[in-house]
Amino acid sequence: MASVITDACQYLILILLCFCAFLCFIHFFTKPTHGVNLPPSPPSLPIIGHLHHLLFFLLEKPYFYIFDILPHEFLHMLSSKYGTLLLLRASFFPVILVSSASVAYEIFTSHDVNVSSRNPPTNEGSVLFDTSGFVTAPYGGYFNFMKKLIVTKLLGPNSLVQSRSIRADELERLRGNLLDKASKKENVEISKEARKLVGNIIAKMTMGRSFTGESGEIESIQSLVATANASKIKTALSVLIFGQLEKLGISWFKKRTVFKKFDRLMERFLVEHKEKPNRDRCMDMMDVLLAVSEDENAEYKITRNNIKAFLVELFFGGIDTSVNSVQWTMAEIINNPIIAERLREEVDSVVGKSRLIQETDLPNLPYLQAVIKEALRLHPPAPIIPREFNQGCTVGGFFVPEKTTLLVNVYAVMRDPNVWENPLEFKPERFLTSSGSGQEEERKSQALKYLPFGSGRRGCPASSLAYMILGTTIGMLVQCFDWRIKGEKVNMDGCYKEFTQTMAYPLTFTPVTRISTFNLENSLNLQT
Ligand code: HEM
Repeated sequence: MASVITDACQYLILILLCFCAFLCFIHFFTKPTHGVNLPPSPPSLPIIGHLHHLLFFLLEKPYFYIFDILPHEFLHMLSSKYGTLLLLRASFFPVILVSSASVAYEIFTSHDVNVSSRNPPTNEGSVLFDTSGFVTAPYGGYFNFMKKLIVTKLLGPNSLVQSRSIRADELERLRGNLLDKASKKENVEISKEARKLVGNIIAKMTMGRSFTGESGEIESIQSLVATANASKIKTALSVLIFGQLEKLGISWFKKRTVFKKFDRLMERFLVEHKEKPNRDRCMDMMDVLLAVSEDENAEYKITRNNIKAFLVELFFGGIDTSVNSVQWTMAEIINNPIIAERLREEVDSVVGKSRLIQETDLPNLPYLQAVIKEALRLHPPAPIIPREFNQGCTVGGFFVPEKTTLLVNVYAVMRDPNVWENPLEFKPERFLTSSGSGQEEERKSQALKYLPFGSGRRGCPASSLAYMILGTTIGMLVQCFDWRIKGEKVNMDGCYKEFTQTMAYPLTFTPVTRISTFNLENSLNLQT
């Protein structure tokens, strides 16, 4: 209790200091904006501007319980009332909030390079990884080099084919677990099971290690990720306030203990990887990155810290997003029996009952893909995408000053009634593209308003991997099990946790075995 009070006092003093610094900064350094056609702003408070609207991201629980509304829903409401391109002010620092498909389209097509950096919270880059991180790396040298490496090697098509057996093994392990639960009529909290699946997949693809291995070392990455996420209040405050102080030259950040723990753990993995290379398996990402870091002729010299930060960022970026998507998709399927029936018919007719679904089936399962896309549209795990305008530019006829933070509310964009018919309905059919000459046009127009993975140069580099994991996991759950829930319907209330949108009441069901073993007999039955 005492430490909570001390923490609160520290923040209060710092916030007061910030305001003084802001006032000086504004007075002496900012360019006047009189006569410039800035985007509209909702009413604001003196000095703090719209900070209260933005800070409530940090107070997820009180806001959720008191006002029964989530941060992205609140910002959506704000934009419905005042406009889909809004200028907010975190105290004196400008933030552009985008909530419509047309403005998002303009930004990601005409200004993509200009918004391809993320406004790192400190002069030294990310709070956790300083300038070594990839996610907060500014557009340019290191980012461009790594992006090319990701697209061509680390998460490129060949690498995804080579790592197929890793994901197939993990899917089989999950199926085995669920069969066991089904035989004991035990409840399953699907997010917990999915977390093991995704964690293991990423750990094996990145470092050739199992997430839930005997040593439990990889598990400690997850617990560190959780600890780092738990310090999100400090992180977000840092972005909004203290980072700005840093930019004024007032240093506040010290290297976090959690950073040092990550560093020690990853350093050990690197040393072990180098000392005991496993010649039997194909190269994992750590092998590739170590080789690149030792290549004298590489276009960019990546450091050991770059490698450590990048690998940990994959855990950060990949686990919660994928786990929440599995959970939301299953919840929608369970609540929509007609859709569940159609999905099962498709899986049964394409995959049959003689073998488990696999990644190569996915192109032949358009309805399964449509169901997953529709769940991501209505429940994007990352509802707000943060970027920064590097230079001043014009958007929607309004002037946006340089170094303005950009928040794209993809939750609002994907419910924009101007581009989505009946946007609140769960209707996978909207993603079933008709065959014929208009198909390419339709695909393009959809890509512009469908942003669960963001867009442009800075869009999620792992969307293909994510679709593979989601496709086979949901496909397996549909193919092999029925699901018994308590009550008639799954409660679809959401909550905002650790910067991702998740279910307020985790989806729990009792799996009922539909197919326990795959054999020829089943396949013959199917054919007759
Ligand atoms: C359903 C699953 C996923 C969703 C919905 C998702 C969504 C996103 C979004 C919205 C962004 C920001 C994009 C932008 O700024 O335009 C992002 C970035 C990123 N994601 Fe994902 N993601 C998923 C899975 C993954 C996985 C499995 C990994 C890695 C194993 C991953 C790694 C990353 C990385 C490294 C970035 C930063 C990219 C950059 O800054 O250039 N994501 N993701």
